[in-house]
Amino acid sequence: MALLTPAEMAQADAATVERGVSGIELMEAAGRAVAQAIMRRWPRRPVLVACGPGNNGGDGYVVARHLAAHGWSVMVGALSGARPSAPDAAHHAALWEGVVQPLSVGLLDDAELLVDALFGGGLGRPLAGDAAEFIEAVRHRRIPVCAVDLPSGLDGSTGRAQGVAARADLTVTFFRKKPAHVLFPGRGLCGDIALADIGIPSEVLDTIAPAAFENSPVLWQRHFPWPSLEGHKYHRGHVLVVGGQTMTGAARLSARAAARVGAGLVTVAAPVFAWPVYAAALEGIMVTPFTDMGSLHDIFSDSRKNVLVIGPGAGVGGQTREQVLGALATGRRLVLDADAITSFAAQPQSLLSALHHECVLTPHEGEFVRLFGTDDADKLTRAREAAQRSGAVVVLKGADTVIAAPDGQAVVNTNAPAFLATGGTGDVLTGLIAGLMAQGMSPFWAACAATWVHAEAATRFGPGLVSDDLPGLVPGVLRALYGDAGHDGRHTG
Ligand SMILES: NC(=O)C1=CN([C@@H]2O[C@H](COP(=O)(O)OP(=O)(O)OC[C@H]3O[C@@H](n4cnc5c(N)ncnc54)[C@H](O)[C@@H]3O)[C@@H](O)[C@H]2O)[C@H](O)CC1
Ligand SMILES: [K+]
Repeated sequence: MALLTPAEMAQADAATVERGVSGIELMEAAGRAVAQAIMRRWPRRPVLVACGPGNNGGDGYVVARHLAAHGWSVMVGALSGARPSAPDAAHHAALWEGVVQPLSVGLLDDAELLVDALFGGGLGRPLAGDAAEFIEAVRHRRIPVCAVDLPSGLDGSTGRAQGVAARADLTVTFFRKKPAHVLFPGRGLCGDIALADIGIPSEVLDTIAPAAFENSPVLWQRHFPWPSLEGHKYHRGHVLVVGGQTMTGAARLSARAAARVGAGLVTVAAPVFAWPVYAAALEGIMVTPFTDMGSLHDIFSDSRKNVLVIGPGAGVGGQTREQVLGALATGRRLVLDADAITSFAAQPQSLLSALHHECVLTPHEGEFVRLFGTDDADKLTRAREAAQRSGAVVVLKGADTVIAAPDGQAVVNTNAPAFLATGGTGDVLTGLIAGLMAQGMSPFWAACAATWVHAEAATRFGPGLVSDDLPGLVPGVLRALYGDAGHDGRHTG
C-alpha cells in the first residue's frame, strides 16, 4: 500500500472534497472510526479527549461525541482552552454538547484512557508550552493512549520527533499510512496501527502518484520468477559469489540463499588455498578456485554468470576494491554488501562513479555512512538520495529497511522481526537478492521481494534463529507465496 506524506494526505482530502464528499463528512468518518477502534479495544471507562487547535482536534470532538453516545464518561480538554477555528473542526466542536475544559495535566487524574487529538498531519514545529508539558506528563503516567492519526509531536513525513512526542498503545490513521507509521522511531511510538477507510476513493492516488510504499507481496508478486515447465536451469540464471580468504561462512550463506530462492546455478569463486574449505562444505553449489585478479577476471568473463556478488567475508582493502571494480567493468548485474562497501570508505567516489543501474548496494547504517556520509535527514530521504547519487538500488537495512531506486521509488519493509539481528543474516539477504536477479527480476523488485522473504523466514523460525537456519526456511515462504499467487490451482479470491 502507498505511504502518503501529510501534504499528499491533504491532497487526497481535497480531491475527495472536490468529488463531493465534504470535509465535515470526512472528519465525521475519521472520528467515528477512532471511536469504534477504541470500543473494540478497551472496555468502557472514563476517557479524556485532548483536542488541539486544528483538524486533528476536530477529529477529537467527533470521537468524544461517539463515545458519549455509547455511554462512555467523556471529558474534553482543549489545548490552551481554544476552540478550533478551522471550519470543519469548529463545526464538530459545536456538535459536542458536553463541557470543554482548558486542557491541564490534572484532567488526567480522572481518566483511564487518553485520546490524543492534539496534533496530527499539521505539526509544523516541536511541541512547546502547554502541549509539551501535557505530553511529558502523559509519558510519565501509565494511562493507555489512543492517538488520532499520529502520536502528537511526530513528524508524519519522517517518523521523527522534533521535540517531545506522545507514545500510543493504538494509533488510528486514515486512508493510507504515512512514513511515520513505518519508520522508527515513529513506528515504535504508534503502538498498534489501525488504518480506517473514511470514504476517500483510491482513485485519488492517480493524481498524487505516490512514490513510497509499504513492502508487501502485492507490490512484486506479479514479477516473481516462478519456474516454468518448459524452462531449464540455464533460464534461471547463474549467481557467482566471490568468496573471502578466511571468513568462508559468509559467501557460503549467500550462495545457499541464492540457490534456495531459485537461481538455476550458483558458483563460489574461492581463493585457491581456501578452496578445500568451500569445496568440502558445498555440494550442489560449484566452487571454482582463483589465484589472483587475472584468474578471477577469467571467471567473471563467463557471461552466463549473470549476477555477481562481492562483499560477504571479502575483507576490507585494495584486493576487494579491485574485485569490485573488475566486476563493475563487466557491466553484469552486481550485488555489493559489507566489505565491498566499506573498502571504498576512503574513496567513495571511485565506487559511486563506477556503479550502474543493475547494481544493488545493501549497507547497514554504518556501511551507509562510510560510503555516503552522514546528514540528519530521515531514513527514507537518505536512501533515496543515495540511490539517486549512486545510480544503484540502495537497500538501507534495519528494522525498517528502506529499498530505494534511483528514480525515487522507495519501499519500506515492516515485517522484520527482532530475531534478524544476528550475524550472517545480511549475507543471506545478499544471496536472496542475487538469486532473484539471476532469474530476471529487476534489481529493485528483487531487493523488495528478498527483503520480505528474508524477514518472513525469520519470523517463521522465531527465537533462537541463527543465520544458518535462514536458507532452509526459504522454501516454506516460497510455498506460501506460490499458493497465494494461485499457482497451485487454489483460487485466492
Ligand atoms: N487529510 C485527511 O484526509 C483528513 C485529516 N483529518 C485530520 O486533520 C489532521 C490535520 O489537520 P491540520 O489542521 O492540518 O493540522 P493539525 O490538526 O495536526 O495541527 C493543528 C494546527 O496546529 C498548529 N501547529 C502545528 N504545530 C504546532 C505546534 N508544535 N505547536 C502549536 N501549534 C502547532 C498548526 O497551525 C496546525 O494547523 C490530520 O492529522 C487528521 O487527524 C481529518 O479530520 C480527517 C481526514
Ligand atoms: K494526534
